[in-house]
Amino acid sequence: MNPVVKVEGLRKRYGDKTAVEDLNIEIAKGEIFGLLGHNGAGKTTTIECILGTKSMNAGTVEILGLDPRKQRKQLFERVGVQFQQSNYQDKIKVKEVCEITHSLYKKAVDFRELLVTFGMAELENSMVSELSGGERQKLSVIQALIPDPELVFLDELTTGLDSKARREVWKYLSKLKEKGLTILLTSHYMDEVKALCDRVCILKNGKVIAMDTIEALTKQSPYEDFEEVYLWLTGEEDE
Ligand SMILES: Nc1ncnc2c1ncn2[C@@H]1O[C@H](COP(=O)(O)OP(=O)(O)OP(=O)(O)O)[C@@H](O)[C@H]1O
Repeated sequence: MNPVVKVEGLRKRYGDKTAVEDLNIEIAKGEIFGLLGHNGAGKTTTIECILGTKSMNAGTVEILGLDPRKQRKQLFERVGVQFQQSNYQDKIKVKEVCEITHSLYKKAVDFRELLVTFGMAELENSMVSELSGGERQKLSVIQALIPDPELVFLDELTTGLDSKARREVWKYLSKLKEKGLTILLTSHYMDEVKALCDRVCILKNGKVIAMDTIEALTKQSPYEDFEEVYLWLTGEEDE
């Protein structure tokens, strides 16, 4: 089967700085793929280049068989995106954000069910400006799922969420994966990565230093805990 995401030879420079170098990724349907790396490793840049919202200096990208730069409209009908720190206008209610997102898509799910699933139902008439950081974060994940996407990009999906909320998000995403949803996520939490990801790609200063299943990466290291495996692979473990 054709990969849902196919990236070949992606390179992105900001002036003299190379943010991503020769990145090759293939993600299969129904796979949860984690893009990992320290702050500034190039994860968000990679997502933005894959989505075509940032231009690349070299490489090709295909998502669901489409060229993100030329077939943007068709692509965004089928893809959900959650970015770090979504900016919302001040005077807007939670349900209005959801209604607007819902109206943008031909095929969209009942956002009230998502609000219930994410424990946000009672906040539907609250102003977004009054939400806590974690509640805003949940709203941005809900927005990414409203289009009933075939593929979803989640950039630091549970940053700011409490333990219970994180587990609820994981459970829900696992359910969607079973129905065939493909997920590309970034995360700094290795327990989350272990709970969700089939495969990961670890970036260091824009270069791939490892790409495999959690199990295979764990086997090749002297550690069992994936947090330690990750630190060992990135050379960030304590001396
Ligand atoms: N618009 C920009 N102009 C110049 N440099 C940039 C720009 N955006 C990102 N960078 C640089 O490119 C590198 C990669 O940044 P990026 O945001 O992709 O990292 P990241 O892995 O997503 O980090 P984090 O985990 O902190 O979100 C960083 O060194 C960053 O400073």
